[in-house]
Amino acid sequence: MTDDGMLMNFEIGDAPLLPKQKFQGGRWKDRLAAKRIVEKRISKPSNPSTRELFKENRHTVAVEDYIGPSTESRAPKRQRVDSETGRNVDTAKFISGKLPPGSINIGGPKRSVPIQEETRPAFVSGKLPPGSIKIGGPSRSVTIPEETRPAFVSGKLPPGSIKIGGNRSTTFPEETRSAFVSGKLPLGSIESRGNASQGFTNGGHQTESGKPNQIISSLFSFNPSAKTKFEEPEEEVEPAKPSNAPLTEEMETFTALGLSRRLAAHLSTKLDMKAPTAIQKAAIPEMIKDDSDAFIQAETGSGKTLAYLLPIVERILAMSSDDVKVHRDSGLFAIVLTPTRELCKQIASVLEKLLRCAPWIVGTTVIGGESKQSEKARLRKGVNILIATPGRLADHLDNTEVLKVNTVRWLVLDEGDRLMELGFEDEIKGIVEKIGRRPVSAVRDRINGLDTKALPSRRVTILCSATMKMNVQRLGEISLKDAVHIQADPSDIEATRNDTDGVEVDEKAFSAPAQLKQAYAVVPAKLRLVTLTAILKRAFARRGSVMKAIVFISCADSVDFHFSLFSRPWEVSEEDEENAAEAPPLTKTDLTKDTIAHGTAFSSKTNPVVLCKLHGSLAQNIRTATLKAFTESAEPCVMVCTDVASRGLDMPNVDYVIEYDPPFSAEDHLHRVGRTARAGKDGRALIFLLPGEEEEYVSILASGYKDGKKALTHHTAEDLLRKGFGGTGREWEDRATEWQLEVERWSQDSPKYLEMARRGFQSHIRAYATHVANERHIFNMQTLHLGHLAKAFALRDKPGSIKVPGLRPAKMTKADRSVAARKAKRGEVEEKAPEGERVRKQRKLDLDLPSLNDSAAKRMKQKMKEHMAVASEFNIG
Ligand SMILES: Nc1ncnc2c1ncn2[C@@H]1O[C@H](COP(=O)(O)OP(=O)(O)OP(=O)(O)O)[C@@H](O)[C@H]1O
Repeated sequence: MTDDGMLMNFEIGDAPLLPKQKFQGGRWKDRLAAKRIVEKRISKPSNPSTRELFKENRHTVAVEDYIGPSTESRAPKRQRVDSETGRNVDTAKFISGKLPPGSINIGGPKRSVPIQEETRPAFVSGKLPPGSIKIGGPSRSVTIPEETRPAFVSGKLPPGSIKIGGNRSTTFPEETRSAFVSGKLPLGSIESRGNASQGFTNGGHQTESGKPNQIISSLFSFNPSAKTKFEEPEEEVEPAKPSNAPLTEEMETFTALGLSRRLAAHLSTKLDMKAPTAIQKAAIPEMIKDDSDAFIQAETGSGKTLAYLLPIVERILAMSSDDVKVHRDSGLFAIVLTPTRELCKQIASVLEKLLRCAPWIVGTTVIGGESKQSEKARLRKGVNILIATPGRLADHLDNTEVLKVNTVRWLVLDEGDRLMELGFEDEIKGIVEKIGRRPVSAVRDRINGLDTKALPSRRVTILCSATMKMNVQRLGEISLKDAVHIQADPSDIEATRNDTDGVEVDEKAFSAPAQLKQAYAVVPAKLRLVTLTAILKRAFARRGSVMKAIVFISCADSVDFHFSLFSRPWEVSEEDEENAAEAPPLTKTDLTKDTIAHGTAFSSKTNPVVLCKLHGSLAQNIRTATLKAFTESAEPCVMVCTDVASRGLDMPNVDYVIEYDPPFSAEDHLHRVGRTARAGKDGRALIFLLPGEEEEYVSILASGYKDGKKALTHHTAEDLLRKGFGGTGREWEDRATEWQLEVERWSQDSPKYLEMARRGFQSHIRAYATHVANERHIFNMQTLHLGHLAKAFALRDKPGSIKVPGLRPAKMTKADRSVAARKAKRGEVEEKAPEGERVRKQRKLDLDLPSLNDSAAKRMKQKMKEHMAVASEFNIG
């Protein structure tokens, strides 16, 4: 990394510069020697014309050239030597951190300088006024008093100044110091672009006095820029027609697919479903007539749930005759397994609505986190269709005698690939073995007087997902036999899209709904948090433009942090205080008191937005209540969540999905964005990518999109910040900076929030290490700039010094401690206390992911180690 912020340039005007001589190759010692010889020649040029030229340019030479590695005109340094120590006085001060009165550290870990009002235009325009010098990056400058200029040029320091960095020095008024410490600017200074209210930071870094480990880096400096030149769509792309909408009644009806009039009429009158979707059209007849195992695969939001539930209910209904009806004691006929508890409840709710036309058929759930006793009681009463999470079902199969599975004819593995991904393979194997495949003769038996001919002649397994990861193959091996692959007929999709002009329908296996508008934003790490805030501000600025948005975040700790940050108390200005009573009340219950709040960071009292959080570490009843509140909210609402909400959930009116942290695999991306643009509705999705390697992800996005790159929109952080923070000119920069500093102070001022931020940061990095192997070159831990990333967690810590309490060794007992002390006394190496099982479990939960595998953990450790050891922007000086 370059010496961030240590480059200072004089405005050089139009005068010609001396040619720069570069020294490359060979040993560094040789290069240095060669450089010195050239320097000597230049400082005492033998050729008079060169001498003249040098003289001319003496005050206009770029300091970068002047002090940089290929210096042409380095003036002799004044050596101020301490008579006692023999050390250079300024260096000693610099190292000791003891500053003379009236000065302030700059150039080392503690650097700052006040900015005069007249410098502001220079910041904004990038054009420097006469008498100023550029510091840091291309966009930062500071006016140096005329008398300081010779010191810069000659390296001779005026009295009262201190040396910084190399040959650079300046003096600072005393009042700046307090401004620096308090964060409040003295009159006459302006907020620099990098660090509003903290004074200008040389190089974008400064340390708060008295808090030696804190670094306040500037938001808008040293951000890497995108390496790809993204092509913008030349003209407005015509919005694509929906690809997952229901068919029209003229095209198809439920009765034509083989459903009874009772069921079809119920769908039409009570559920407002007049015609099937394309996947329902393909799956229903197949599952009614045929007893093959099947893999149902179709886009998100295309109605897969009903595609398998309808034929099951139809066939169970068909067992009844005029004399005998199926009832809850007739036996368990179908089991549906789902990876998450939320999805389980959702499917149960769809089933419950469906069964209102046949209330004698009973469905129920067994779900991890719920009361086993009440589940047992329901099972005892009898159930025909059971929706379950695998762990809890396996538990009941082992321990609940009343649960009989000999009549089971369907085993549906909804989101089968996710089931495998979450490591449910053993449970599924056990369940499949227990259910067994009934021989045909047994199936032909009559159950409680019912004719079982309507049921499949053997146990059928149905796999269902929008995507098929490699692990589904393994799942197929465990559970499927001669399965058929059921997909929507492309001509049906074409017909729903009503494309008369012969638009080609992509037959690619996995793709996002065609009408979904996808965008990507290349946002440098430091700007991530402010950019997300800007996007949410903008999205909810006009009431009604966005109703519900979901923000996907990689891990539970980070969700907690962002939820707290976005719901800080409203800042009450004088005006607000008057109408504080108008702040709308939130409907919260005991369960949702910590998971629902106002999104104060991106809404106002007059136009409030509700904020919810959801992740796997929350208690099940809290998860359920929060999801219900989000789903049913009539107010604009944002949910920050982990992937626990990415699969299968059908939440009405979600019109915006933001992938703040990129998904762990391309399949996960399709599921996440699939929470919007469902059943033919419109939707928007935006993914955050870091400049650099992550830009490559754009081609993966394009490959999952029907119209390829053409319809993908590219945003820059600047675009989004300008729109979100508003103002005239570059006012958005100041506003964003101010907001960032405010949240940094918020986290610094409270041990609780500081710990939250640190946990979020650390878990985020751990999660980053778990991207699938074939995408790891894109999400590369080695290129992740942890320092910049810390800023997006409102942290001022050096990344290496961030300790996460969750990773601490378990508490030692008194006895442990005395054993350890005895060992230490004997000179034996003290063993680290073992990490508690509880902590480990908690971590697994926190990530909503399986435990980090060895290589992921190794990659993360390596990265942290590097950051603690390698010179980075955090240990300059
Ligand atoms: N025939 C239909 N007519 C109208 N709406 C329908 C029809 N079938 C399903 N829907 C609606 O479509 C939405 C999506 O259905 P569903 O949740 O089954 O999709 P999915 O394909 O399982 O999606 P995912 O892959 O995300 O789980 C639901 O709101 C559902 O009510």
